[in-house]
Amino acid sequence: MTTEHPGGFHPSTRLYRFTILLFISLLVFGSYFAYDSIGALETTLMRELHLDRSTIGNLYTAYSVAAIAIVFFGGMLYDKLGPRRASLLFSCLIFLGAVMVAMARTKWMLFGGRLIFGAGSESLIVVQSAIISRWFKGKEMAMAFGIALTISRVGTLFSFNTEELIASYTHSFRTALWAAALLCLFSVLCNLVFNLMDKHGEKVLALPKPDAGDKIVLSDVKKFTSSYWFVVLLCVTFYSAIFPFTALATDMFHDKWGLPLVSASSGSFLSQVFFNFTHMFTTAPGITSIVIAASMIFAPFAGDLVDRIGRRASLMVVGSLILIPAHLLMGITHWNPIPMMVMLGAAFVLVPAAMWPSVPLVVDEKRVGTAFGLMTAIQNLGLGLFPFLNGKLRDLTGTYTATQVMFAGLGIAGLIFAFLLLRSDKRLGGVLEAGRAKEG
Ligand SMILES: C[C@H](NC(=O)[C@@H](N)CCCCN)C(=O)O
Repeated sequence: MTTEHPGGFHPSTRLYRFTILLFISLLVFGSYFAYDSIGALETTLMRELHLDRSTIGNLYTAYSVAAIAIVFFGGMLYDKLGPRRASLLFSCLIFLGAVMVAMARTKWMLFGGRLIFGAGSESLIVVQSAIISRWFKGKEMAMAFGIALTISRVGTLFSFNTEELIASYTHSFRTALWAAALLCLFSVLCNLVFNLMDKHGEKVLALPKPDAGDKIVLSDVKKFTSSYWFVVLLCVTFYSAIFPFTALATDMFHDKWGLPLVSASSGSFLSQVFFNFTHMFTTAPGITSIVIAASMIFAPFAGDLVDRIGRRASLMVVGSLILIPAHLLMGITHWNPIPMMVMLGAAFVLVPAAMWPSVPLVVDEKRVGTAFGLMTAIQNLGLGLFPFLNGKLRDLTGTYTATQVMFAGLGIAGLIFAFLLLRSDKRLGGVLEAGRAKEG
């Protein structure tokens, strides 16, 4: 890359880099919104489409099944097509999947839509990481990842706080699903802007082409250390205790605590959206979104903290520990769930901020692509299995107690992996515990 810094909107300036980061982040905005539209609309979908909770859980499972299969090909496609065309292809798949879900008249079309949506979405998340490192390697990398995560999670936050409202305002759950599809189209348009800016940047700056480090190479797997595998195991258990939980949490808060799906307000649609946001601590989907809101606000700061103090494995121990009482207390008591959701939010800030940037530290640079792709594929085993178990257990037992004990159990497993990681890291030189100074 050139080192001179001409003024104006030149690709070598921070202004250009952070503008393109905005569009790179918006690539997955629609898919984050649509991913959780099923959970946000759970109660309404069950009523209108005569679905049980297992089916709702299975719609998340379908997303992950496709993701596990496609993430491996996604890396190859990225290599063959390059970042621009690959990301555009995955964005179009996401849009197509979301449209199928919105139009679905049968359960099978719903599942078909979620499969296509999942195939595009997880591949795009992996490609998005590669694009960020292409633009930010050796620059504001951790901060760029934090900002991208925050912008993506705005999609989730909006999903939980507007989908039920759209459904009740328009008297149609389908309008809410179409809104999700429209936001996926918005992400396709952002992708076009990214494409233009990236093409221009590549020409002017001679940006690095995708290399072997950006895709999955199966023979690399044997070379990973125990630290990498403990990070992966923690990733599966940790995320399985968060996303599959939020998938059905709205129904839990509605069912167990009797919380409304939208706050009672009148006026224009926008004023109702505003009212819903300002009263999110009183609605079932709003309380579900506390986890996301907390993580969204604090992710960039947490990333910066981790960069400065290190202590990644220790922070993962603390984050995993917090999960256990938070889930257990919601399962076995009728106490106000807000403090427990704030605890989950704290864990959801600490663990991802420490976990994702740990990967490049525990694997060789040329294996980072394999490491991230494999971790995403294995993570989706948990993201596929646990929504199904969550729905099934709730349908079988009639309460969410057993499922909450299951999530606390995942917290315990995560805690064990985090301790094993701490031990393994000590043995391998303490790279994860080191702050900026030691990493050099
Ligand atoms: C960065 C991380 N993303 C993931 O874990 C994805 N594989 C799954 C995202 C599911 C859609 N909300 C995250 O969001 O913390």
